[in-house]
Amino acid sequence: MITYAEALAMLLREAEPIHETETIPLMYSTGRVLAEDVTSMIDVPGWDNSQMDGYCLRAADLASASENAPVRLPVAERIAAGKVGVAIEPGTCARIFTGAPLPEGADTVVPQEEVEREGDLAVFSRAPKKGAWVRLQGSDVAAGSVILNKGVRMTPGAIGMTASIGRAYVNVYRKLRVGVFFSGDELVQPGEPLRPGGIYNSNRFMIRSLLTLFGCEATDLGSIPDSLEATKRALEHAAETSDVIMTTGGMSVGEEDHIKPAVEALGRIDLWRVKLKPGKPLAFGEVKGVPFIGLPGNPVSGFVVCLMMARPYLMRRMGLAKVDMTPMKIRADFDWAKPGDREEFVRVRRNDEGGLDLYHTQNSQVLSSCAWADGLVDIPAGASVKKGDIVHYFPFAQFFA
Ligand SMILES: Nc1nc2c(c(=O)[nH]1)N[C@H]1C(S)=C(S)[C@@H](COP(=O)(O)OP(=O)(O)OC[C@H]3O[C@@H](n4cnc5c(N)ncnc54)[C@H](O)[C@@H]3O)O[C@H]1N2
Ligand code: MOO
Repeated sequence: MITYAEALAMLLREAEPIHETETIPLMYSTGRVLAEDVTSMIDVPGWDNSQMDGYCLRAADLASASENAPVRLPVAERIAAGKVGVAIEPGTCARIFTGAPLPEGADTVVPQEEVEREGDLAVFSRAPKKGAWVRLQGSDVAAGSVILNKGVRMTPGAIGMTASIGRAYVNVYRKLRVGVFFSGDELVQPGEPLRPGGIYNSNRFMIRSLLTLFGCEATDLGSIPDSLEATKRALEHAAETSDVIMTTGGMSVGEEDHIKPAVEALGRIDLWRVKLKPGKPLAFGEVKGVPFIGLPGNPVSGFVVCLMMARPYLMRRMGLAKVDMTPMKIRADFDWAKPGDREEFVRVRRNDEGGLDLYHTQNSQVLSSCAWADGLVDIPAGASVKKGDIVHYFPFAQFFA
C-alpha cells in the first residue's frame, strides 16, 4: 500500500498541461485558467484623480488656514468625472467630483463636508496635507507590469482587474474533456422506478457536478451494459473524444466487472491500494494513450478521491499552477478516539461557535455525510483528536475557487 501523498505525487507526475489554448471574451472567462501572463499597457488610474466630491487646489494656498483665520478661494471651474478641466491658477480652487482628473496645478483635494460656501467663494478653515484625497496615476497598476500570471484561475477579482486595464479577451487553456461512464447491473437512472436489488446511479450525478465545478467539460457516455464487448466499445469511443476517461466502481476485488479487463485489452491499468479512508482503491492507466482514472464505487469514497486526487490531476492538466490545497487550522468540537491505519478525510461542518462538528456516521456508503458537510478534516494515520484540538480543515468551497 502507498500513502495518499505518494499516490498524489505519482498522479501529478503524469499531469502535463494540455497544449491547446483559446482566446475567449473576458466576460465569459469565469473559472478558466490563464494560458498567458496578462501585462498592462496602461497605468491605472490613467491620471491623478479625486477620491472625494469636494474642491481641488494647491495645499500651499491653505497653509495659513485655521478655524480663526479661514482662507477664501474663488471657485474657478467645475470638473465632473469623465471631463478634463483647465489648469488652476494659484490662489483659486475648482469644484471636483469623485473620479474626475485633477487639473494641472492642483495637488490636493478637500472633501466638501469640510468646506463652506459664500457665493463664488469656497471657505477653508483647516490646512490640508499636500496630496490628501488624490489617487495617483499608476497607484493600482503601473504600465508594463504583469497583473496576472499564466496558470491562475479567473476569479471575479481577476476578471475585474483585467477589465480595468482595458482587455476584452484573454487566452485560456481549453476546457479539459473528461469522458465519464458507469457500469453495474444494479444501477438505475434517477427518474426510473427502482427495481429489487437496484440502486440509483448517484455517482453519475455527483461526479458530473464536481467536474462542472472544476471547470471541465464532462462528456457522459452513460450507463454501459455489463459486457466486455460493450465496455471496450465505450472505452474506445471515449478515447477518441476525451482528454481523460473517468469511471467509478468495479475497481476492487469483485469478479463481476468488465472495466478492468476492457482497459487492459486496450491499454494498461494499475490498481493502487492507497492508505486513505475512504478511498482505498484507485485505478490509473490509459486507453489508447488517453489517461484513465477509476474512482472507487462507494459514493463517499468516489467523492473524496475525486476532490483529493482527481481534482489536482485534472486541474494541473488544465494548466492550473497551484493545485495543492492549504488547509485551514480550526478547532475540532468533536472527539476522534480510534486512530486508524489509513489517513482519513472525515466529513465535517463549521458550527456557529467557530469550531467543527463531525457527521455522526463516516461510512463510505452514506452520501448524507457529503450533503451535510461543508468540508473535510485530514486525520493522519495513527492520530486521534480530542475536543478543542486544532485540526486541518479543507472547506469544499476551496476546491472550486
Ligand atoms: N473483499 C473486499 N471487499 C471490498 C474491499 C476490499 O478491499 N476487499 N474494499 C472495499 C472498499 S474500501 C471499497 S471503496 C469498495 C470499492 O469497490 P469498487 O470500486 O470495486 O466498487 P463496486 O464494488 O463496483 O461498488 C462499491 C459500492 O458502490 C456502489 N456503487 C457503484 N457504482 C455506483 C454508482 N454509480 N452510484 C451509486 N453507487 C454505486 C455499489 O453498489 C457498491 O455498493 O469495495 C469494498 N469491498
Ligand atoms: O476505502 Mo473504501 O473507499 O472506504 O469504502
